[in-house]
Amino acid sequence: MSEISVRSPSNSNHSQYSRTSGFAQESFNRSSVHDDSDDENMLGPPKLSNFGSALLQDKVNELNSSRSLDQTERYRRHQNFSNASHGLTIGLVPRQPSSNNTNSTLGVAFTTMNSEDASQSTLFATSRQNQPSMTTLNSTNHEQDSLSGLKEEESLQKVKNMQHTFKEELSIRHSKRRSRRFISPRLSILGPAKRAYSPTDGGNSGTSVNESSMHLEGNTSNSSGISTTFNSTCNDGNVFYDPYVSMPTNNSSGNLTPNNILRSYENVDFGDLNPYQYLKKHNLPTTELPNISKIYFEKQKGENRRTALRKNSASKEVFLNRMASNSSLGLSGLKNTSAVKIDNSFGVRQPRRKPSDSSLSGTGKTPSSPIVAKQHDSEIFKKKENVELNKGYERSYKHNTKAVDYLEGREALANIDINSKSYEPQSKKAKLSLSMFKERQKGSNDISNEIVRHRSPQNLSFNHRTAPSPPAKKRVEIVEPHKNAETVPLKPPAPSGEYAKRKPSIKVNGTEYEKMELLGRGGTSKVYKVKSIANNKIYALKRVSFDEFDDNSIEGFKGEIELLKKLEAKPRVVKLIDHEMEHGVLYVVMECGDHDLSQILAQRSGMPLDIEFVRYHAQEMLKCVKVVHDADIVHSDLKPANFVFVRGILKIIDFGIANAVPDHTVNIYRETQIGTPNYMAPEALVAMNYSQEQSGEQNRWKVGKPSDIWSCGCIIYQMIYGRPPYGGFQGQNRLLAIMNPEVKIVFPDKTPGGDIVPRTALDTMKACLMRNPDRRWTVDEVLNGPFIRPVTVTHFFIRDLIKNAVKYGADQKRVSDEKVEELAEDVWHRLADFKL
Ligand SMILES: Nc1ncnc2c1ncn2[C@@H]1O[C@H](COP(=O)(O)OP(=O)(O)OP(=O)(O)O)[C@@H](O)[C@H]1O
Repeated sequence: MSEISVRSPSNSNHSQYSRTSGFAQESFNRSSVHDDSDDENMLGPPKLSNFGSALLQDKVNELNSSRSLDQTERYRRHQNFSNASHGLTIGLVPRQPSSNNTNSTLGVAFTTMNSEDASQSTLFATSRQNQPSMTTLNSTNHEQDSLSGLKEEESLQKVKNMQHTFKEELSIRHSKRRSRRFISPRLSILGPAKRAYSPTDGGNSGTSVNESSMHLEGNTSNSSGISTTFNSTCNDGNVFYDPYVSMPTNNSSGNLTPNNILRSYENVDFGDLNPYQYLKKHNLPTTELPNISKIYFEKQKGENRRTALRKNSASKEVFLNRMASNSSLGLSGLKNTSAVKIDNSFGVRQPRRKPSDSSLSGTGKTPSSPIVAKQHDSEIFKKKENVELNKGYERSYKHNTKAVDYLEGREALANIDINSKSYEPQSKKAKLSLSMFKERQKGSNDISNEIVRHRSPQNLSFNHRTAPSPPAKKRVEIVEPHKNAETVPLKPPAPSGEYAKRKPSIKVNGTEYEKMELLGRGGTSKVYKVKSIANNKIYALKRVSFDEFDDNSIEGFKGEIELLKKLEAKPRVVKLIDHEMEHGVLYVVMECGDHDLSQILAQRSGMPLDIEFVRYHAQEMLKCVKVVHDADIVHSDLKPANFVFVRGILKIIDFGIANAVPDHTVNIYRETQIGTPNYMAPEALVAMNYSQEQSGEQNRWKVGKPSDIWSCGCIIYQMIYGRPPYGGFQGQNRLLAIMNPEVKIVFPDKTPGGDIVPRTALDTMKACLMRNPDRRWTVDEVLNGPFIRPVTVTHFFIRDLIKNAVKYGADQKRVSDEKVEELAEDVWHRLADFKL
């Protein structure tokens, strides 16, 4: 709005100088007809130019109303004289100087006294103490000044006075400019500030003064005799306004120090007025605006603090109420604080001191005892002055904010009754946190109580809006186990009774089977150990997933079920309990085996040969096969895993690829390659025969009872030598070796471990692993073979045999070889009675 130009006396621009002075003159001339309506229409405080006009207006008013005509004339002459003055000029030059500018413009040229050429000084400012507001001094023409008629001493005194006046004026203008920065934007945009009405404004007088009673009207006069009417606000009365010095003065002291001036305004009630409106309403000069603005913003700051404090107090109360409502969960200790410790800074908790530190009592320091602290604080609180109270609230607010934030932050732990003797944190960190929490909780309760006490009607009355409720927060419930274990268990209810033992179950035809464990997996199935809910018996439940739209699969499973049903009464076949087939899933419930033969063999892997073990398990196996074969069924996939011991009896399972052998046939033919390569008979692997391929038929696989015997021979071989006959071959080579007649199976006399393999065992294996299926022993032959059923002779048998042979030889002169063979055969037959 203005610029400051500094010109040296020698280079001073006279035209500019004159123009500047001319503005001042113009302003001065126009000020007499200044219309107040300009200011009335202003939303904010006057701009710099308006301040200038206001100053001039004040001066004119003053001069018109209370000064003599010659004073005015002298003023004009001073002004005119200043137009021709020289010297260092500090000019507040208007940005757009124009004589037609309707707004009053401050054209001020401050010229200081030049030490060398201090002939003239143009001074334009408000002055005080009977000094003209504008004075031109020219020492060289001192004698010619018709108005002054003053002596030189008086002139010097005047200069001194004016210098003093200028200093104050500059100070006022400075503060005015600062206050304008705050007032202007707010007023122009937001309008007058809205404040909560607080009659006492935080004062400690304890008196609520109504606005109507606060306007004191009076007449006063300053030393110059200027009288004015004013409306002012005070609690004490007797605050006078001296318009000439533009400052209120306290009648009692009369000292016009800045502090006194500001203090005189401290009790001013602005109501809904902003400083400028207040100024206009009470017809105060605009020069008071900085002072009033300063007080206004001080009050606003205090009001904002108190509003924030009230909000905080309200949320604190809500918090305490909430905690009180949780007292059933052990929160009583949070609300009821036995000892209230307050220090002399109104809620600011001092560092803890030892209780024994009694030397602090009565020394103005923080009392250590809570009781002493109460009394101490009460006394101090009564003595506090208004400003100090505001400061105290400010500090209390800050501290209380921290405390409440902390408490709210720890609200999750609120349900832990930390006052309970039984509650003991485990870790050091937890103990430390707990102690800190208790301390802070105690401190915040102190603050809360102090705030409530401060807000009591005896101390202070607030007229404020209801604080909004704090946002609802999630409450985390942590229940002390040993206190509330009966009512609020920490864990979900422990399963009890049958419910506790219940596991996932499967229903087959309405009967519920509870899964216990997984027994094994097959190519397309899983077999579970299950328990019938109905009778608590253990079963094996085989679950097979298949393509329900694949007829072959469906037929295959149906065939398996049929075979199981057919062999249902056979002790060597796993017993079928129930079955259900629907939606691509087949459930087969059967009796449960303990171990399958593969598990048993694996368990004995690497152990020395135990031929009796081999014999026994071979016999068991063959007995199972015999049952199947006797039923004219070819299993086609015999392997150790398909024999399970059920309560000590080896039983055959898995008839998935088994087929009943049609009557009058020896073999069955499959469309696909099936079975386990290690145990598959050559005939099951080799293309049925070349002729059939030639005939254009697809590969078909011939399997029959001898194939099962081959498989049994492989299993016996594995039990003796530790691996199947072609187990030394890997992958496709194994299949090729099996199919290749040139690759002969080796039957060592000893096991890899060096154990002798009985001849009967060797013979039996050879009989089972004949490449030609037609030459293989049947299951009965194997079962009745020397290995499975060896001959056991006694000592008497041998003695009788020897005795009879000697007697026969004594009677015969010559015994032919044929006769010997006949006798041997006879004996051999007799030995049959000695088979195991
Ligand atoms: N009744 C049962 N009792 C105990 N275990 C069983 C029973 N039935 C099957 N098992 C176990 O489950 C495994 C797989 O069973 P099974 O041979 O019937 O499945 P699969 O699908 O026919 O297998 P693959 O198709 O390979 O022949 C067996 O090796 C065995 O260990």
